[in-house]
Amino acid sequence: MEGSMMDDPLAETHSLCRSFADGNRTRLPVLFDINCHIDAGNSIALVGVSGSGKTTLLHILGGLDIPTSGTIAWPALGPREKLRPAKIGFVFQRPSLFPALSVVQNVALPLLLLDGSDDALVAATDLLDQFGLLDLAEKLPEELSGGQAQRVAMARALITKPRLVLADEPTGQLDSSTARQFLDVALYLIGRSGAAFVLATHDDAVAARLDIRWSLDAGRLSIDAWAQEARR
Ligand SMILES: Nc1ncnc2c1ncn2[C@@H]1O[C@H](COP(=O)(O)OP(=O)(O)OP(=O)(O)O)[C@@H](O)[C@H]1O
Repeated sequence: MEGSMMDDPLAETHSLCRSFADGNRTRLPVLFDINCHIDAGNSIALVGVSGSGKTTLLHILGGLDIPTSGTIAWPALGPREKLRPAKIGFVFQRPSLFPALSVVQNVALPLLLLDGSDDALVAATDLLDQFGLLDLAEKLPEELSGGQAQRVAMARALITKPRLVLADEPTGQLDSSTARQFLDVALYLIGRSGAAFVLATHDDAVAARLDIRWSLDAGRLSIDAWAQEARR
């Protein structure tokens, strides 16, 4: 790969705003003038109170939603249509597993869709093992607790070895000890692959495990100055 492509940010926004129609022909502004970028290897905690816009920003960073004004681009990853599942892995806040597929089939699916790989089930089994979820492999999603389903969804997001992993409250339904173990594995796997990680969370103990802190306050983003220094 050429040097310039390797140095390009995975994602960057300029003056990005997002508002939603609220039914009375007025628009509800949710994100204001967001200027941020994500480089390879960054680990970013996206924090903010409920309703501050975390999910909305993650969806835009993942190419799942578009800004009302301003821009988002993925200079190192390519066009929006080609981002998932190969380049960006996404862990949704709400349950997103396919109900008719077993856990191991759910985890294997993105790799199967991508290249029809014979090894997809082997790779899925290996990932479940790393997360300590092997005994769930043959279960259906409806048999899982909320926290188990979110950990399975993280395994599924990682199976294509994406260069950017976006996770919306993946520890929201875990007790603190399980959350810590889960993060240990996720950070190890993501770090080993050199991917970048953006994790939305309410939990300060979780946020403290990541290098950079992005705070959303009523739709305005501030980037932690100490973390920016540490990143250089
Ligand atoms: N599709 C939509 N239509 C209208 N309003 C929306 C839509 N999506 C989000 N919003 C509004 O945008 C605001 C931010 O929502 P968002 O889900 O991004 O917040 P959040 O920080 O992720 O919250 P939480 O921590 O509770 O998940 C909220 O006021 C929400 O009601």
